[in-house]
Amino acid sequence: MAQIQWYPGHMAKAEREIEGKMKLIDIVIELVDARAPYSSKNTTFDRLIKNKPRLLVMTKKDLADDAITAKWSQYFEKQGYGVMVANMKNFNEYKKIIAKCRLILKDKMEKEASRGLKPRAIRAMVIGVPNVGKSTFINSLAKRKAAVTGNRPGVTKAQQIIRVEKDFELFDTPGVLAPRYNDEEIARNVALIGSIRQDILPRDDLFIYAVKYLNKQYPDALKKRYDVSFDEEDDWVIPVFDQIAKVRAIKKVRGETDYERVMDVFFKDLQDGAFGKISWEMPPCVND
Ligand SMILES: Nc1nc2c(ncn2[C@@H]2O[C@H](COP(=O)(O)OP(=O)(O)OP(=O)(O)O)[C@@H](O)[C@H]2O)c(=O)[nH]1
Repeated sequence: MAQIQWYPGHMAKAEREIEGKMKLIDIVIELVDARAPYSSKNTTFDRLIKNKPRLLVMTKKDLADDAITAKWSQYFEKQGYGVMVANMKNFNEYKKIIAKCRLILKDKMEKEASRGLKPRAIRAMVIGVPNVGKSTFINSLAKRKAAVTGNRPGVTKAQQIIRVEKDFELFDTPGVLAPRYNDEEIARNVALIGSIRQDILPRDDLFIYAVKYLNKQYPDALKKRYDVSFDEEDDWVIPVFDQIAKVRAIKKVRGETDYERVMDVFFKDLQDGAFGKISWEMPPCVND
């Protein structure tokens, strides 16, 4: 695969900032995309947060394959994570997330109380790679609770804290982690879920990969949308382009199928969830 040159300086800076903030927070709420939870997880971050308690939230459950999401939950739970599956667009999702954070920190808070420390709010921070729903989550909380408090020790005015509930506070700016792209399959997955720009990869390669994957894992979805199904052994690429162009009435250019337009339509469909609930990767136990 062509070398992908993409690691903006601000990402490295963001990671340093997150590391600096670790001492101010009790729990990290780490968001990953349920459609590709492994690929959308930044593993270098594990080193940054050390042993900080954390809740792993698999977002966009409404777009992912439920059976596979359930397997991923088990997989991460086995690794010792507190895990939740969420649709960040749901109005009340934040309540469940807060309740789970409280549960994870219950022992710690009780221990503090038994040592005679003054009761205090749990302080959390949301982190994750681009496009996993961090802002959606924070904005939904910020809308409910306008009371933002800044000017606290160690907290700059730019980084403010939202008091969500009496005993729960959240940094109003998420920690943005670098998406992974050093492995071909991971890079494709993060492109397909919109965490890196699709044009970082050769677009036709991504298209071919995605169509082939859907044909294998979700043949009904592909058939329903474009009336397409094929045998991988056959010469299928051009006929599939032509078929999508036909079904979606894409105008020909000088008598030829407009391949770029076909890919535009396909990726737009993908982004809009037009194929139904799709997961792009399975946990290891599912492949066995
Ligand atoms: N269907 C669905 N869409 C979601 C969900 N969470 C977020 N989105 C959508 O995904 C897109 C990205 O959400 P953001 O909240 O901006 O993601 P982010 O992690 O803050 O992204 P960056 O700002 O790029 O770091 C938006 O269009 C959201 O509406 C979810 O659980 N389900």
